[in-house]
Amino acid sequence: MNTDKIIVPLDVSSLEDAIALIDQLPQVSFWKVGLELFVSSGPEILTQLKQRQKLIFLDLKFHDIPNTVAGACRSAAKYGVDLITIHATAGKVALKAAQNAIIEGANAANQPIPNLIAITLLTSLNYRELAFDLNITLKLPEYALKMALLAQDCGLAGAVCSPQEVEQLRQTCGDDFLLVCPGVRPSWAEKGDQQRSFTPSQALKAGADYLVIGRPITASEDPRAALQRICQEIS
Ligand SMILES: O=C(O)c1cc(=O)[nH]c(=O)n1[C@@H]1O[C@H](COP(=O)(O)O)[C@@H](O)[C@H]1O
Repeated sequence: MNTDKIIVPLDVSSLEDAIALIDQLPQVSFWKVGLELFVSSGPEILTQLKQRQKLIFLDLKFHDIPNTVAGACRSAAKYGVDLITIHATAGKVALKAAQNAIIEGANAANQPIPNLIAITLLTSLNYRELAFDLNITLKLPEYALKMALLAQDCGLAGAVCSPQEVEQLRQTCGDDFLLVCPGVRPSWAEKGDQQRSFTPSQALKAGADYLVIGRPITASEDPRAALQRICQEIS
C-alpha cells in the first residue's frame, strides 16, 4: 500500500490517543500535528514521531504581526519538523519575516529547513461566506490564487489550498511550489465541515503534492481498512 501522498492529522486531544493512532497505522509516514493536540499536549508528540522516523507537518496556522510570527516560526523550526503553516492574510511583511525566521531557527538548531506554507483560504469556507461574511469581492478561485502568489512572492515554499483550486495554482505557481490539499473526501465519506472537497484521486490528478485526509480515516470504525480503500482508489 503506497501512502506517500497522504498526510493524516492527529486531531485528538491527548498524547495517548495520538500515539494509539500512530501505532494503529504504521504504514502512514507523514503525520500532522495541529492546534488541538499541540495546545493540549505540547511538543512531546514531535519527539514521539521522530523516534518512529515519521515526517511531521506542524500545523499551527500562525496569524499575527510580523515580529510575533517570526518568533513563533523561529521556535517551530528548531523542532526539526518538515512543514509549518502560516495564514497568507498575515500579509507580506509578516510572511517575509516568517520565512527568514524559519531559516534562522533551523540553522541555529542545526536542523533541516522546514517548508513554510501559506493557508490561502480555509477549505471550510464557501464562496458565499467569502463574499458576504468576509466581504472579499474577488471570486473565490481568484482570491486563493492571489494568496498563493503572495506567498510565493515572499519566498515561501508552498501553499495549502482546496483541491478545487489546486489545478489553477499548479499551472500558475509552477511545479516547484508545494501544494498541500485538505478538504479531501472519498465519495463514501461524510463531508462534515469541509465545503470545497474533491475525492483523493481527483485532487492528485489536479496537481496536489500531498492530501491531508483525517476523519474519513481516523473517525472510521476501521481506520486501517479506510486507509487501504483510499490507497486502492488512488493507485
Ligand atoms: O492547514 C490545514 O491542514 C487545513 C487547512 C484548511 O484549509 N482546511 C483544513 O481542513 N485543514 C486541516 O486539515 C485537516 C482536515 O481534516 P478532515 O476534515 O478530518 O479530513 C484538519 O486537521 C484541518 O485542520
